[in-house]
Amino acid sequence: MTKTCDVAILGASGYTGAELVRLIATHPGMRIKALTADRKAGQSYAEVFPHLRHLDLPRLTTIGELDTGGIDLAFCALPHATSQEVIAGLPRDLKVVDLSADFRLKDPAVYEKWYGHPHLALDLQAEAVYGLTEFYRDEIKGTRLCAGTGCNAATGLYGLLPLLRAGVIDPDDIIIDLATGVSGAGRSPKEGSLHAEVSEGYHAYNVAKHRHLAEFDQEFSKAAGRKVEVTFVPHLLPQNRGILATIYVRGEGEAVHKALTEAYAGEPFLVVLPYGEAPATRHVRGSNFVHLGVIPDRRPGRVMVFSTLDNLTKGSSGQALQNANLMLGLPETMGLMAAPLFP
Ligand SMILES: NC(=O)C1=CN([C@@H]2O[C@H](COP(=O)(O)OP(=O)(O)OC[C@H]3O[C@@H](n4cnc5c(N)ncnc54)[C@H](OP(=O)(O)O)[C@@H]3O)[C@@H](O)[C@H]2O)C=CC1
Ligand SMILES: CC(=O)N[C@@H](CCC(=O)OP(=O)(O)O)C(=O)O
Repeated sequence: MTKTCDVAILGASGYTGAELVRLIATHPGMRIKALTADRKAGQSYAEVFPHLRHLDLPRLTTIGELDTGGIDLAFCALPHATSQEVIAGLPRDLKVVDLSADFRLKDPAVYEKWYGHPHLALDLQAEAVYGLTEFYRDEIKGTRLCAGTGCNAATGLYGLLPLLRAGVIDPDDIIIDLATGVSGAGRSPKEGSLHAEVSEGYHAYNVAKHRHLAEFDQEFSKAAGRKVEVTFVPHLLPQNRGILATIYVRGEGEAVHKALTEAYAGEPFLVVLPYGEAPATRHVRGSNFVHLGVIPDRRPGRVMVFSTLDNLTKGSSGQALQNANLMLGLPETMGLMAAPLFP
């Protein structure tokens, strides 16, 4: 019989928090015991997310009111900087899956450079395991604190890590051109997320200075065994969910396709399309799947690699649940095998 683990979701009134609630609602091994919010504390969950009104859920409280007694694991879906303060105040024996950027970067100086302030919980930062499940599975099983990846970062990493490990591409000539849906910016009001700022348009943002460059530097350099720096241009796509990265590399198409296929053989959520096919965000929407494609350029020696995932599932909450399953000794895919929502 499956054991039942009690979980809390901190930041449950945000987009990733709601996605965690949606996924855990049908998870056979987890029960939601506490939900927290900031501005929305005190409200019922149905008031904040009417699409989940059929569920019997605890009312949203402040983090100060949270009782961690009996909780097996806490998901922290809070803004970065807030997250490290909150996690530092939680009991040290409580398992935590953090979705923010606070515990992803191993070098405190790199964190300070990209986030503009010193890290406030260096001991926790040192103990955290990077949450790209397929590459850190064994460490995640044994950790108390798992750091969820950036959603853009995960999309690029899935496309490139096996290629750098296998040595089938030139590490000095990588361009990641990526488009992301607006829910990646969260539910908290921001001018840049307004309908009039996003719809009927398409624009690049944070060009050559996006924070996920730090995650790319860390993970690509580790995979290649030497310093790797990539060009990364994110764009805002006028749709709610989904990220698609088109990655330009130098290599031989069939060798690149073989390296991806071999690396992800047996992986439940990573799907490598037949050689010559490109994936689409609409084919992974609402699911924990990643679709990857490889197409050779007409100019010999150049290849395009495509990677797509849903930022709210495999890019954050689905990944968090997959990692929580591992940390709690539950089957890794539990609660995550639902098919994508199409059309
Ligand atoms: N959206 C995405 O696709 C992804 C997000 N992430 C990361 O996950 C985390 C959550 O993201 P997302 O759900 O999009 O964000 P949202 O802005 O949608 O939600 C933020 C949540 O944090 C709460 N909160 C904000 N400030 C405080 C505070 N000072 N004290 C306590 N609670 C607070 C909010 O409460 P209230 O609503 O009541 O104000 C809300 O519940 C972020 O770190 C984000 O960078 C990572 C990968 C992908
Ligand atoms: C559309 C949009 O704004 N997306 C966010 C990515 C969300 C994410 O992964 O954020 P964290 O690294 O903060 O956790 C961005 O590009 O900054």
